Amino acid sequence: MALQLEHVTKRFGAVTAVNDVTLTIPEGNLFGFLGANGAGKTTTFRMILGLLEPTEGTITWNSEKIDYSKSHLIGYLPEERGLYPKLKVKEQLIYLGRLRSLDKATIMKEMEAWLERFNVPEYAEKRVEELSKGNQQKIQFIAAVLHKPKLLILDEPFSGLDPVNVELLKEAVIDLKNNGTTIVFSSHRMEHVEELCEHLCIMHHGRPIVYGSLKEVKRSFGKKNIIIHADMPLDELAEFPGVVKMKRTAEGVHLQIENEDVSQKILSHIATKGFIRKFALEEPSLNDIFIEKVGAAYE
Ligand SMILES: Nc1ncnc2c1ncn2[C@@H]1O[C@H](COP(=O)(O)OP(=O)(O)OP(=O)(O)O)[C@@H](O)[C@H]1O
Repeated sequence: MALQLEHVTKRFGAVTAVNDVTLTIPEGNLFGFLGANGAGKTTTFRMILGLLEPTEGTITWNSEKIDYSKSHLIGYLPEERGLYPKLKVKEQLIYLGRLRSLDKATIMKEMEAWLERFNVPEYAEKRVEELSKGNQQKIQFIAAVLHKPKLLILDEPFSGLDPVNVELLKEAVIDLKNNGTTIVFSSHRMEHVEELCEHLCIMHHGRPIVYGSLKEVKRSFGKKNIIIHADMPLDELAEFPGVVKMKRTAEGVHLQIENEDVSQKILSHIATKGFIRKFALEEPSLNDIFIEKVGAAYE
């Protein structure tokens, strides 16, 4: 039971937007797509949604071609947000819900529950154009999930939201996942993927250059980080064997090291030189992995 992409390629004339992508997204998974602008995320989503035909390759859901006439299967929050500005939120959601074959009573019930959850019950009677961008986004998210889709595709769901709304949306996404929804989302923000996803891929020039479970991706990267806060000069550690990178911080240094063994050597080396307030060995962050793999600073 899974969403499967096999050797999927999409070309627009001379541009190869998606290049021979093979991915499996298990049912019930929360899967993150990372990638710089133009990496091919939205194009991949549009192919999954049936809005674009792959130039080559196949996309299946539970081993069958996706039947797009079953409109209840998929929910989609597009990157280009778009609601009808003049319509009231209620009218909008009724219209979109009817397109998904929901009856009005069900739509109203779901709508009220979601507006309540997002702390905006009064929005039902407001016209979309009266709402801020972030609040419109919440309405569009509701439109994407009103019919309880099995597969939910969210293109940059957190962009443009303030921190409080990011948290509200994250919780909603986690609840949907816990109820069995398969969720695929893209983000430019590493920490969102790091926090939410069990599996991820990093797209680069149309190809997944990193793909797997978050744990495995971090483990196989090999390098680790050390955070040191200490009352002593630490600059010399930049030259210490096994240290890949060093960044000075207000209280000490952050080091990237080749592997775990280096940390013990550094600790022994500095132990007699002064007072160490903090010495912590940490997993690499997705940002570290992204920067190395994509070869460019990102945020
Ligand atoms: N309809 C189209 N016609 C021609 N080229 C396209 C079309 N759609 C996408 N592309 C190109 O395909 C590549 C991938 O674009 P895509 O929108 O999938 O990237 P993305 O990873 O979603 O980027 P972003 O983070 O900026 O949304 C880009 O080079 C883009 O210019």
